[in-house]
Amino acid sequence: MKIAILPGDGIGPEIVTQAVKVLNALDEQFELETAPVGGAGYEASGHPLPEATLALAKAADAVLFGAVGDWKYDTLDRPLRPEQAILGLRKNLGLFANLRPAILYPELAGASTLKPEVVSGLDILIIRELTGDIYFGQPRGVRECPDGPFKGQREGFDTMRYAEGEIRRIAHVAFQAAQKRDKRLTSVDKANVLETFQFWKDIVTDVHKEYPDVALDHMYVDNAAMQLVRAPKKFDVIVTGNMFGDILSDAAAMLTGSIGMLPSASLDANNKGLYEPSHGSAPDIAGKGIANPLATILSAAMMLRFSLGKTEQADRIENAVKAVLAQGLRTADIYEEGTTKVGTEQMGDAVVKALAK
Ligand SMILES: NC(=O)C1=CN([C@@H]2O[C@H](COP(=O)(O)OP(=O)(O)OC[C@H]3O[C@@H](n4cnc5c(N)ncnc54)[C@H](O)[C@@H]3O)[C@@H](O)[C@H]2O)C=CC1
Ligand SMILES: CC(C)CC(=O)C(=O)O
Ligand SMILES: [Mg+2]
Repeated sequence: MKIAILPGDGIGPEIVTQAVKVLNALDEQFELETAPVGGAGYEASGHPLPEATLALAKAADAVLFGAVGDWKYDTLDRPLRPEQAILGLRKNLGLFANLRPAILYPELAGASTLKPEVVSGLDILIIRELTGDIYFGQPRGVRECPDGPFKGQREGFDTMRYAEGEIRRIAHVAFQAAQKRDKRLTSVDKANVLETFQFWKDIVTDVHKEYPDVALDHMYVDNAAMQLVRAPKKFDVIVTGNMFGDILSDAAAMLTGSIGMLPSASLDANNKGLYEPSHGSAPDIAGKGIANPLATILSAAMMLRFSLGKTEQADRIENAVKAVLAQGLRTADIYEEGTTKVGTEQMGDAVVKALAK
């Protein structure tokens, strides 16, 4: 089985190194091939998603991705910016379904900024549509404002859009995921204001007819943001569009103690996937050896489960993560008094050691 390893920028290489260490400790015959992406791709070949990197990602059975981006590239033309690499991979590989499980490990109840009673026992799944919405809609750009009080000035614009088939396929993924859990699905929209999301709501409601065993409710995104911090355990599965899912999943990350704990799977129609932590390249802490590698290690576990058919190995990794947390080991982002602060590498080593038990 071939796995494309795309570390990227910032903390990407540091955290991916730990996940690779864990994969190598499983005694499986994985063929791992590394390629540059993001700012690293731009430096190596003048493009954030070099052709050879895309070809490797397409040919591999699964992709393990770190993160891309650095402030120093923010003035480049948009097609050359590092973020275009992850957007391009998602689009080119047809990775329309992004699964972001927000689970609070009991040991981290005190690490969340929310009261322990609000978050303890949390286990929710955010399903974010990943290849549509305003992130990909055309046209977009900066033009001369055609009318109104600002006529003649420059204006920035983007296009929010969803085709019926795009909504239907993510709705099916969400209903089927809910069927395997507590059979409750919340579709998050902004139907009170946006045509795109009234359409979204209507299509999700229609798909629901095929899943009578799942309880569906609809919630506006502003309320959903509030409910996520007020009473997050009331959710089971959340399905939403690309932009709302991006924002809500970062908010949900803090329910788990840190964004460094939130893994993700981005899947195509055949469960081929790209696996990455939900966070970015964290340039503010890059190179310091303090980033939390657990979201990336847990993403590798999702890869084994969803794309490589290695459920037992996925369980081993997840149990090893639980074990290191139970041992009291914490990176800085989840550190509390009475626990032991460790760096990125020590955390990776501890997970490898815990695998052996
Ligand atoms: N999929 C991707 O490659 C993504 C890339 N980005 C890019 O990353 C760069 C930084 O973006 P930000 O908005 O700062 O988001 P970010 O997620 O990189 O960082 C936000 C905050 O969380 C902290 N953080 C993130 N991951 C952490 C970890 N594993 N351990 C400990 N702390 C962690 C950072 O230090 C920072 O304070 C930008 O260039 C952005 O475009 C952002 C999100 C996703
Ligand atoms: C480049 C961004 C769309 C990445 C991001 O924020 C995410 O996928 O969560
Ligand atoms: Mg994001």
